[in-house]
Amino acid sequence: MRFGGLTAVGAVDLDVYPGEIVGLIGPNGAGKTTFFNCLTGLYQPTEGEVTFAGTILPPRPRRVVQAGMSRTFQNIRLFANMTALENVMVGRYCRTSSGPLTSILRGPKYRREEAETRARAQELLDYVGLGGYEEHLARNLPYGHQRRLEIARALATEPKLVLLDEPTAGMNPQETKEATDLIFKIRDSGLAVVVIEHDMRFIFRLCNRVLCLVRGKALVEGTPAEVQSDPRVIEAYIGTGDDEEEDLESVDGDAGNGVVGGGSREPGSGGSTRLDGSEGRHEDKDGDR
Ligand SMILES: Nc1ncnc2c1ncn2[C@@H]1O[C@H](COP(=O)(O)OP(=O)(O)OP(=O)(O)O)[C@@H](O)[C@H]1O
Repeated sequence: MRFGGLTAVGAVDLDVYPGEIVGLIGPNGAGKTTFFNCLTGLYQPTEGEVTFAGTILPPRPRRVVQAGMSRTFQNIRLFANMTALENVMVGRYCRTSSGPLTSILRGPKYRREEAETRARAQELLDYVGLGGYEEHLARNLPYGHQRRLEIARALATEPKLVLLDEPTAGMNPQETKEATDLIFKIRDSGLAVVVIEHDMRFIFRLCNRVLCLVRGKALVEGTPAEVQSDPRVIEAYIGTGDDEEEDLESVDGDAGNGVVGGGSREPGSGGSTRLDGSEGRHEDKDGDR
């Protein structure tokens, strides 16, 4: 995927299997979100194609979702003025067959499908721990709940593969723990999961394998332990400098907040690696640039 002279993502091969969580890491601007945007049809790759489960996918989000890939966004994208239940129901409509005419006429088929959609949406809200919030407007939910609601909506599409873009950004430690438990639960249900995160402690605790991207290329892929101790990964994040030893503690997840990097990022700055997951405020780059 090129933007002018910049190759944001080169050839990246990523294998992920049912019941597995793969982490996608890399410094700011490495191409992680662009990779998700290419996979999910928000960007049309300038070269190459996306193959999923043996099928070439057209760059059409609806077709991608129907093929079994769904995602959440770095910047939460809920329907703010719809209830939690309605937000999840929307995710389910890619699996229903009622067309515009049946919807207007509200015949028996429409009513049956609508009741099933509602029941499944309720199940999913319970599944992600939002039972009791179904009638709350999405915009009134606490931040951590909104992130979980996005996951419920992604699950409503009946995916085989779920892509989570910084699912714990902006969360406090308790919310991060709940998110971790939820992602484990999703994995244990047999889905494949790919997670982008800057919080290294979270990623190394969560993932079976980790792929580190740098400048759009796969730098290292391996188990969390292999990636964590790979000098190329450490260098990609922090470079080599006088303060290297101090920074290495962060890569090991032993220091402070257990994340890699130096300096938090202000919206639109797009520059330094974020220091922790508490910022969670990014320029909107989920395909809207
Ligand atoms: N729509 C776009 N137009 C121009 N350049 C873009 C566009 N989207 C991404 N880029 C550029 O592509 C590169 C990869 O960006 P991307 O957002 O994918 O990185 P990232 O690894 O997700 O970063 P972060 O960790 O900050 O979220 C960056 O240099 C970015 O500025």
